[in-house]
Amino acid sequence: MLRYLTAGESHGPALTAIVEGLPAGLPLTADYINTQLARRQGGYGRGGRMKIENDTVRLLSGVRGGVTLGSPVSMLIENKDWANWSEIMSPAAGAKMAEKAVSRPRPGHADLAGALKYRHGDIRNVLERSSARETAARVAAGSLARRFLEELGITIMGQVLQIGDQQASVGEFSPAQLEERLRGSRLLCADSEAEQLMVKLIDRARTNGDTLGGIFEIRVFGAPAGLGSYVQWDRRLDGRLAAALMSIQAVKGVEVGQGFAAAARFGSQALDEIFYKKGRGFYRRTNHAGGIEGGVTNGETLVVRAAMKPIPTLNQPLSSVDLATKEPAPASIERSDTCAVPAACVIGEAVVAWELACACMEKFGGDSLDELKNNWERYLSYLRQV
Ligand SMILES: Cc1cc2nc3c(=O)[nH]c(=O)nc-3n(C[C@H](O)[C@H](O)[C@H](O)COP(=O)(O)O)c2cc1C
Ligand SMILES: C=C(O[C@@H]1CC(C(=O)O)=C[C@@H](OP(=O)(O)O)[C@H]1O)C(=O)O
Repeated sequence: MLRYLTAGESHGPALTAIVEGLPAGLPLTADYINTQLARRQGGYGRGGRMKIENDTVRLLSGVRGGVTLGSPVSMLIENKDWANWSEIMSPAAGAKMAEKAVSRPRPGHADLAGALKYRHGDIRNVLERSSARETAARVAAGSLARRFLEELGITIMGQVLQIGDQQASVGEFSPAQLEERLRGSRLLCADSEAEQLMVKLIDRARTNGDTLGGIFEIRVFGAPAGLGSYVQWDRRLDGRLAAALMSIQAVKGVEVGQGFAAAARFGSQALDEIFYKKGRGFYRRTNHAGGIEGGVTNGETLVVRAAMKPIPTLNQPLSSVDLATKEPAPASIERSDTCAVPAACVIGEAVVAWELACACMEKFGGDSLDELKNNWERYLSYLRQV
């Protein structure tokens, strides 16, 4: 079983992740993980924090000589901003803590619900962990999954489809074409004309003390038919992907394939007819299902989309109530992003990679990469023969 946990506060000394269950013998370097961490830090619309951080991982265990050992991989990403927060974030009591307490919950953040649940008077005790800073550790864990999937020829690409109400036009691209189109893009948007309008919209939001959300899409190329299962609710891959994407901070909607649009179509416009060719096996000419039927991959490209709501911290704050005085007060203002959809897209790639890697480990097993690859090859040749 593949599993991971993350720990760390946004302005604490570091974030950590422990990943267990990867096969031994997987080639892995810190540089590989760092490339993904740098992608997560990018995107137009980010706030001042990304100028401070330069996320890099320290591999503390589970990797030796450039390959995984089969033992837990633990990783550490330092928060450079910790230097500015060490007194306020100290594990020991400090005089400044009460003085700097946050007491005006921001609508849309975890502030109020978290303070009520854990009986915190200082909202900092909530926001430090509810912050999407945690996703740096998730992307590190997802990078290991991505590296593992690469060994099987499975690749994952995300792109931004919409910022606010500004849409990009999307085509059917091969992984190489998509990569080429996204290279150099500020917003991970494959459509440069739309990207310029998105940038303008983000500027407008920032000027108005406002924020934006949007939609991103993740595609998985090269996944064979047969990952996930229909036999039990919690083994359905569509459900697992939806949960993983929905768990990203500020994601409020997830679609697989046609998603919500399918509800308005006739069956003949929403389902994918089945064809067969010797040597190629079973295939479809359309992919409305987004590569999953019955919670199981069907061999077509996997397509999932997620909708992100606008960032909750507004520089023109909404109304709130002070936790201590119960008097009306504007919500607190923390340093903040204006729009973080491209970052969420990279995080989306990571969590999708993770779920795919789990499904592959469940189907093909193996304590070493060689053992797993033998099982994988046998299954693929079976698929080619049926
Ligand atoms: C990459 C990323 C960056 C984010 N940056 C901010 C931010 O700077 N300020 C903020 O208030 N919320 C930010 N958010 C959103 C909040 O973390 C999120 O809305 C909050 O945790 C409440 O959770 P919920 O929206 O899922 O209900 C960000 C989310 C992501 C994915
Ligand atoms: C630190 C990250 O994102 C943070 C997510 C976030 C939030 O409330 O979710 C609030 C901001 O934190 P700060 O106030 O420290 O600038 C973002 O910068 C990151 O993505 O690495």
